[in-house]
Amino acid sequence: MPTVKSFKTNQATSFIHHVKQQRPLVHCITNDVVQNFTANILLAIGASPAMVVAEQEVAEFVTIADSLLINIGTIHSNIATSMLLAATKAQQTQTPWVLDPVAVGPALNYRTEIAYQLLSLKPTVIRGNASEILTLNGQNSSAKGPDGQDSTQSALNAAKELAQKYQTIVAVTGDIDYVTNGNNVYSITGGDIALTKVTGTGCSLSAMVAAFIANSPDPLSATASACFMMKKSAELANKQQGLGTFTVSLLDQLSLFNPSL
Ligand SMILES: Nc1ncnc2c1ncn2[C@@H]1O[C@H](COP(=O)(O)OP(=O)(O)O)[C@@H](O)[C@H]1O
Ligand SMILES: Cc1ncsc1CCOP(=O)(O)O
Ligand SMILES: [Mg+2]
Repeated sequence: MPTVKSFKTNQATSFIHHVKQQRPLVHCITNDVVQNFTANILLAIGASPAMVVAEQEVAEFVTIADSLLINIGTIHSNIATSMLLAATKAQQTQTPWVLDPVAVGPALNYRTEIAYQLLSLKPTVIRGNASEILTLNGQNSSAKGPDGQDSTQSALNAAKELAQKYQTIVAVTGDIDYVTNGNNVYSITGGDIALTKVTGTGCSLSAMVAAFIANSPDPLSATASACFMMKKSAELANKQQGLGTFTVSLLDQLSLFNPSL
């Protein structure tokens, strides 16, 4: 049984600098709710976002991108075709890519089926909340839409099994984030409950993971570093003035983030 190791600030530092130095081009096929927020979060951490979605151009764009994000939040049949084309190309070109399986679970069978098809195309990382990870591992979950209803502790075994089954990295996020490749497990504590009251924080974290794993020799630590940066930035963000200010302040804190402080 792998032990859980707490992921420390000094482990995240080089990965945070790496994103700023490399300015990775992150190809995003994400949902309609979070397009603008995701692009701004990627810019704030020093990455370069590109929302390229047409089925006629996704495969070609994967060949020039440094990484790919696929998020099924507002999936429909046209965009599903684009997602499958992009992920197929990413597998061929060994472009690292992240799957965010938004809201897979009971009563949402179409997206759950597409998520399984995407899984067979070998994502480098799956980032989801506990309910989504339990569902992908074939277990019961309390999911009702995009917000997770289960604790990450209850999904830790599912995360490890999923990582082993698909030879991937799983980041299951919530009160405590766990990041595992099936052998090693990192935990990241902290953050703030306000992160769950603003739409798109999980989706944007998945985009950050895509930026962090671009050209990275250690995608496990890169993924944990992205989770660390989001939690710590939320701790630093202004929560006194309401959720609007918090959202802007989160962007501020991500853009000003200095892991050495
Ligand atoms: N109860 C909580 N306390 C602190 N941080 C949280 C809590 N729940 C989620 N987060 C943080 O919110 C961000 C989004 O995660 P999550 O809510 O799990 O994603 P999703 O939006 O996909 O459900 C992550 O950085 C996670 O660590
Ligand atoms: C509300 C909503 N509905 C479909 S996708 C989406 C955004 C979910 O964003 P997040 O999972 O990051 O909270
Ligand atoms: Mg959420």
